[in-house]
Amino acid sequence: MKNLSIYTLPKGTYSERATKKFLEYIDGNYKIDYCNSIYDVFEKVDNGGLGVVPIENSIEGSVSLTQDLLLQFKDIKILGELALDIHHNLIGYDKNKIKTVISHPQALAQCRNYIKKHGWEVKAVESTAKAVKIVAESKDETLGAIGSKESAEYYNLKILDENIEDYKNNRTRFILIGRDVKFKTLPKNYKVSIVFELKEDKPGALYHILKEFAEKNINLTRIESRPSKKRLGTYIFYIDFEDGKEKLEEILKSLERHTTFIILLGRYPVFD
Ligand SMILES: O=C(O)C(=O)C[C@]1(C(=O)O)C=C[C@@H](O)C=C1
Repeated sequence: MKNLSIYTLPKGTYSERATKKFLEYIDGNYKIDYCNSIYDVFEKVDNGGLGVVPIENSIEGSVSLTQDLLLQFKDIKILGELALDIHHNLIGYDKNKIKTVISHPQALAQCRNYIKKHGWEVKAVESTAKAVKIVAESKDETLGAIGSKESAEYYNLKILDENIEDYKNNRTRFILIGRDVKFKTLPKNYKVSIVFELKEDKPGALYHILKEFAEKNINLTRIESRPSKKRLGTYIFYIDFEDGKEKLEEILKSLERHTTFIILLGRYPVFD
């Protein structure tokens, strides 16, 4: 049987770790294919296969690029979700010689206090693994990278410091994206993600949406606004909620009255 592709960020990234975890639950033969950026993952998945990308971190909040791309790539849906503990490492040659640390912007932000304490310069790149690769290839002792244990092993560099994230409870949620998937086992919990624009900019407009959820006794797990990109001060809203007894079509219908558009980003299982 032909191997299908599951696309994610480069070898050694936390996204690769999440992909391996997803593969434990997915039915079928998938081969991991690596992409340089979240945008590339969406582009590949648009032509078929599956993808795994980060969507939210417990310290830094949403990965806004993922949010925007879910809206842009209309045929790509969220098919599953899982969260991982993220423990960052300082990777390189000699901690005392470091002047600049390189990493993904989310990882740099999650270690902001640690970096500040050492007075290092920072440089952002597309992924934590790319940062480690740059440090390995440059052989420059004044550079350090922030990344996973796997990436240090893969590029044969030393771990100079462990658990350097500023907050202990550092977790990132990853989503499985694509058009369709079959799982071997299904968990108990399901979630729904939607995005919409309010019909009118008037007092209580968002309240009417929230009221529909409150009256139906549906638990929201996330609400977030992003610029609509049409005009300054206009927003679209992303809402995640627990999937319960209520019929999804009925929920969406009740919200339609208050929105100019509403898109279902996915109804999907949440794995541990
Ligand atoms: O660069 C990586 O290792 C990634 O998988 C990306 C990413 C992110 O964008 O949030 C994933 C988990 C961590 O929060 C830091 C970086």
